[in-house]
Amino acid sequence: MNALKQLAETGQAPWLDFVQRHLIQQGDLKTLIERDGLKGVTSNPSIFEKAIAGSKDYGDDLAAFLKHADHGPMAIYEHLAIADIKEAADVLLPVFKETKGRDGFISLEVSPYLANDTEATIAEARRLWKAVGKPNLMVKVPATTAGIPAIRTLIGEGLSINVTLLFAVPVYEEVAKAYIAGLEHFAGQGGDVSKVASVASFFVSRIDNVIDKQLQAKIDAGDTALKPLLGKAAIANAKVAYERYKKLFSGKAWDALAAKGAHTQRLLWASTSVKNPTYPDTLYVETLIGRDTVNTMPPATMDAFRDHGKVVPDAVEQDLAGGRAILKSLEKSGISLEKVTADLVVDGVKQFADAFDKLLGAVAEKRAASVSVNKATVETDDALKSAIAAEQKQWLAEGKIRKLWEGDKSVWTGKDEDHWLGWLDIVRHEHDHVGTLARFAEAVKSGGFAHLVLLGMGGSSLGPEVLAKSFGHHAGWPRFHMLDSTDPAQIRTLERTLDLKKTMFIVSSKSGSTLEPNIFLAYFKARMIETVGDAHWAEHFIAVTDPGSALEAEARKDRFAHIFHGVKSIGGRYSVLSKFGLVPAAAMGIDVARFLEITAHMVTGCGANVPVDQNPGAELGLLLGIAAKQFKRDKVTIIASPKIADLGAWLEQLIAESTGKQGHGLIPLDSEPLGDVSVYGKDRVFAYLVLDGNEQKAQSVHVAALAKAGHPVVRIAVRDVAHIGQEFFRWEIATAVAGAIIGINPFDQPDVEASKIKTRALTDAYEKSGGVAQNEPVFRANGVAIHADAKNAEALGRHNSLATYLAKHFGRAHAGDYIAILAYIERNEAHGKALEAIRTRLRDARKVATCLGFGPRFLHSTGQAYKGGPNSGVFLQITADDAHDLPVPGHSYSFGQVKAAQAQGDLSVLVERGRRVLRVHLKDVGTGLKELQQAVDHAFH
Ligand SMILES: O=P(O)(O)OC[C@H]1O[C@](O)(CO)[C@@H](O)[C@@H]1O
Ligand SMILES: O=C[C@H](O)[C@H](O)COP(=O)(O)O
Repeated sequence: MNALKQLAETGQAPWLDFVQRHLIQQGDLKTLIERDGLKGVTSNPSIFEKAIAGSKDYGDDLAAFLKHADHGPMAIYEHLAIADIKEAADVLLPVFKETKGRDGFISLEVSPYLANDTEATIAEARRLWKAVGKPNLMVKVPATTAGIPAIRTLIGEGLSINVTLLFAVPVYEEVAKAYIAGLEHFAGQGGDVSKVASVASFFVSRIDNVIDKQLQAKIDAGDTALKPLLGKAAIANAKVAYERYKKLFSGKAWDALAAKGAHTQRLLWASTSVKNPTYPDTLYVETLIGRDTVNTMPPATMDAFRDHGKVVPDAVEQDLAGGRAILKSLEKSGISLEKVTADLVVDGVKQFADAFDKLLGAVAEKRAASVSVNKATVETDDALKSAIAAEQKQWLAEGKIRKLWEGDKSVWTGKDEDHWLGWLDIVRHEHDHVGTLARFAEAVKSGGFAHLVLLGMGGSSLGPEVLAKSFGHHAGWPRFHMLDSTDPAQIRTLERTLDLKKTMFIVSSKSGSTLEPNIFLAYFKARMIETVGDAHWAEHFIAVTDPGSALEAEARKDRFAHIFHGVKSIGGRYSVLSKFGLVPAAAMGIDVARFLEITAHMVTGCGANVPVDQNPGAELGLLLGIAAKQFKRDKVTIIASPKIADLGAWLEQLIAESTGKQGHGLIPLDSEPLGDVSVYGKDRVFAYLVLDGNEQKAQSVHVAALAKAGHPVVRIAVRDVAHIGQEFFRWEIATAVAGAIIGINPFDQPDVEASKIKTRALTDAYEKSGGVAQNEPVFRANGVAIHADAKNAEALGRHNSLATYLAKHFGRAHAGDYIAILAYIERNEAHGKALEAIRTRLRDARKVATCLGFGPRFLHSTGQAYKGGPNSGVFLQITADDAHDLPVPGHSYSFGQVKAAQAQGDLSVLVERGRRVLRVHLKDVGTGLKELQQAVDHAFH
């Protein structure tokens, strides 16, 4: 009989400290039971990490599991692990039956992430117990401070528990008492205690591993008398534990339970492979043989013991006095067993958590390879790479992605960020309720509408605009238009393209109190009443707004055709995957269900249990945050394939409004023309979004050159337009993560509010007195007037040409700065081209990043960062006389006056914040822009 098999005669049960699918499926486990008398199996996160990440055993099952539905790495791991546990439980069942429930167990550990959370541990243990559903399962719970009360509760419910990460005798006593208390509770509830089993996994080799190092340091320092203590502490500690076991499970209280059929909670020697290769490989088996114990051995230890182990019955009880003397000598030498064992618990949780991270990371990688997600690749220099790696480590160690998903505001500033995380779950939620949108879409289609006009600002309009431009017009569905400007010409241009009888308006405002959509509504309501009459106008209006808003009340009162609700815990720039994006999407004929399904892959990929280095959103966020914070690369330059180019405008708002505050933040740059590599400073990160089938060679060549020149480049391959939802979510997570690194609250917009207040004061003044005083220009010529506040005027000096003013003004932009052109004029192709030419000229001349925003649109987007972000912007505000103004029904002010007030409010706040800003006012926008262009050319020839 081999040594392993002989253990049975000593009263010790050998268990296997290892699980892997082939071991179960190829019959090896069965052989171990039959040939060697194996009585049980243990697993832990490290074991599953080796099995799943380190073998090919699981590939087919994983693929099959993902075939019908996508799952996150935790669900995949559990699916794979639970299948193994169930199968192993079946193989061990005969042992369980034979030993009347004393042996024949397989253990599955609760997530190490929960080790310091009693309630979560209890819930997880219950869940696993149910999911495995086998009588011979033991759920492993760590003997941490939080774990011990969980153990009591779970035993009290009749679950069989393997207590893990036990190192210290006093803690072991607490555990044994928790077991007894749990049994008493269970018996008190009428439970059959004979069905409850438990082992206390007392770790051995890890103790020697630490103590030997401390001893060796002292020996090296000259205390050679300590030499005989090497390799002795763990066994001595275990012997004392065994002595306690015998005492704890005897006496009246225990006898009463035993009379009801209760089993003692056996000590299970764990961590029994030698970590010091100079020790005999069977050391922690031979010395710890004892009645009523278990020894769980990894395969190599088991093979060694089978091969050459010596069976010494009751070895664990031999020379107990010697063991105590060893522990005493250790204390005397200044080594604290109490401290070592306490540290080992913390380290043990960390080791298992690290293994779990690795395991989930490996599973996430395998998952990503088999689902349809946009892939991203990053090129950076080594310094940035290693700074990102260091930050990743920290995020991993602190479980920050899990914390983010749990809504832990300490990830950010601890203010109220937890109130703004509704976007994390919105895709699943909307997908579950997609039927409402499908019915709505049918109603729109059958209504025969030719035009769909969205009235809204910032987050309420930029997302729908991306969807409309990227997906294109769907035949048979209304054509999408968007109004986010108070410029009278812009409103007229839009109105001219509409056939109001066949137009549906979506008034979109979360707050329902934003000035622009309200006055757009007033205007088109009046037009619609003129067109279809008082009784029918509201049939042409839909409202998307947060519950309880003033807009909702108005829409109800007026009986709008549809009213959809947003989610209060989702801010505007994070709202595209809620009704704010989906209602317009459905109305323009996009297959919303499919869009959400595709997007959900990214949500899953960025999930709570996807470690940061496999998590596409977190990875991007770390890059953006670290590049800005540590390397001053805070300009995020967005380059995108033409068909998805509009993503840039949405990204601008997300990034700028979220991060640009308190003097920090990222400055996004959308649609900046490509330039020679030499014009880019070291303050940039480039994000290149390439749509499959729409790749532009010039863009790719350009980006390759930028990467070659050492700029950080993120390339994101968007598989098709339906995959842009994935980018919405990736960037939302990335922005939240970058915000955490930068150290701001990514969910507020304090500086936008500031200019709104100033604007309101001005529009109120218009209402009251019909106008507001204008400052005198510092210069005027050829229909162009320059306005500057005192401080900027003084900084620029007095000059006699527009070109010199511009040269002086933009001459203030240096490396690391950016130039932003803020144009309160109609956003159309001609104006866009003129401004683009000016922007490019300035970029090339000053070699700084450039932005272009049309007002008031950008106020609800990048405006936050311009006013609240780093003071590195040099601004040119452009205003113009309106050739034809438009009245706002119900108000004494006009659209032109609102726009002027918005420009003035914006300017005042920029000035107040000490920004370098100049305003040029054009008498006629067309000729004025030409004049401006010439002046810039002249200034920087
Ligand atoms: O949807 P609302 O409430 O009209 O707001 C529109 C936009 O205005 C802002 O609140 C700030 O200007 C944005 O964050 C938002 O997207
Ligand atoms: O239950 C088993 C334990 O998790 C295992 O024995 C730990 O062993 P190690 O210290 O070799 O990792």
